[in-house]
Amino acid sequence: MVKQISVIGAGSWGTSLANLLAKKGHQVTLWAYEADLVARMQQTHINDLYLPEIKLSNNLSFTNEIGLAAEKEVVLFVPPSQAMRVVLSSCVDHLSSEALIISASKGIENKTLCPMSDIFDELLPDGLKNRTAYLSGPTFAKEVALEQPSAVVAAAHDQSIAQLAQIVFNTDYFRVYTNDDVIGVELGGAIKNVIALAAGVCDGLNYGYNTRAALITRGLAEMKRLGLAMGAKAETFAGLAGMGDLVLTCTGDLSRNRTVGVELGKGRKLNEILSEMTMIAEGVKTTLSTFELAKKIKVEVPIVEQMYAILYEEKDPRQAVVELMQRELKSEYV
Ligand SMILES: NC(=O)C1=CN([C@@H]2O[C@H](COP(=O)(O)OP(=O)(O)OC[C@H]3O[C@@H](n4cnc5c(N)ncnc54)[C@H](OP(=O)(O)O)[C@@H]3O)[C@@H](O)[C@H]2O)C=CC1
Ligand SMILES: O=C(CO)COP(=O)(O)O
Repeated sequence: MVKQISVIGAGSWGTSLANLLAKKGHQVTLWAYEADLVARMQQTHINDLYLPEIKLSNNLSFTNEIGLAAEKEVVLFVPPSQAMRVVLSSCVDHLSSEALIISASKGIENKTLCPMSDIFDELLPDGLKNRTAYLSGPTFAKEVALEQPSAVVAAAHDQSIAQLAQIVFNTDYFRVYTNDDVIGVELGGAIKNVIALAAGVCDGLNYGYNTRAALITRGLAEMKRLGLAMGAKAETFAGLAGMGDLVLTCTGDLSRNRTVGVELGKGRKLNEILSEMTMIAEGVKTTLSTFELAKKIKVEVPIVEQMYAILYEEKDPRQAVVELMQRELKSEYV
């Protein structure tokens, strides 16, 4: 079943997924924000900014005309989450009423505190609201591009849509499970980036494996607590979009979020760290959204709160760890 697919966003993940789909035989167009990147990709079939190690499939074409890209049977959105509203808005009038819409971005919008699914619900016409699926899980773009065996979930309210996404993306090295817990999958993918920053901070402070394991486990407890309050299912946080992605991002050196955390732990300033990066570390802005969301719905998230203070109030990371360790004693499951 060959599909006409466009991928909106030529960062490392959009490029890697576009390449996977093209190698699978689909007719794929990759939209990039920058016109000169499109020109270079057309010439070299290499995304020199975001996935330079990978020669892209000859089946892949490139454009920076977003309207044309949005007219396909399957439209996959992978911009940074803070740009999703603007990017989706410029596509809405061009989407076919029969399209399958997929989001693979991980984040919570600042100010509105919307997960990506709320933005899609708000902006899509009624007929398309139930034709959206959310792809998430433990997947570094480069490893997928190198065909390392990986597994993800495709979450949708309508399971026939999740199954359609499963069929479109699944390959012998990229295993796709369906899932019906959209909000759980979304929050797992977004908040694990905040915990990955914190895991990096602990590594930057030269704490050891005990600290990392404690941080991951208690971070998962915060993700789950917030998720349950938002209507998510508990089991989602034990799955690929929860624990799976959390473990990957808190331990893998390829994580941009973890890397930012390491540098903060070493005592460097956030602005200086971000100014040296071409890629996005979604957790920085998602920390702000998660902090505000938790306050709004009155959920206790001590690691998120300390990460917020490190990022936005220049709190000393070592002091943040001290305060986490000295919190009032309690039962593990309260
Ligand atoms: N990389 C990964 O391993 C994974 C990433 N994700 C998620 O995918 C999403 C995209 O991240 P990723 O591919 O890594 O991005 P990268 O950090 O690799 O690249 C940044 C991307 O953002 C684009 N961009 C920057 N500003 C804007 C804007 N204002 N409007 C539209 N596009 C903009 C850039 O386009 P241009 O160059 O044309 O300016 C570029 O495509 C994130 O939510 C991330 O969490 C999920 C799973 C894995
Ligand atoms: O989401 C990711 C892996 O699943 C990518 O993580 P980073 O954005 O931290 O690199």
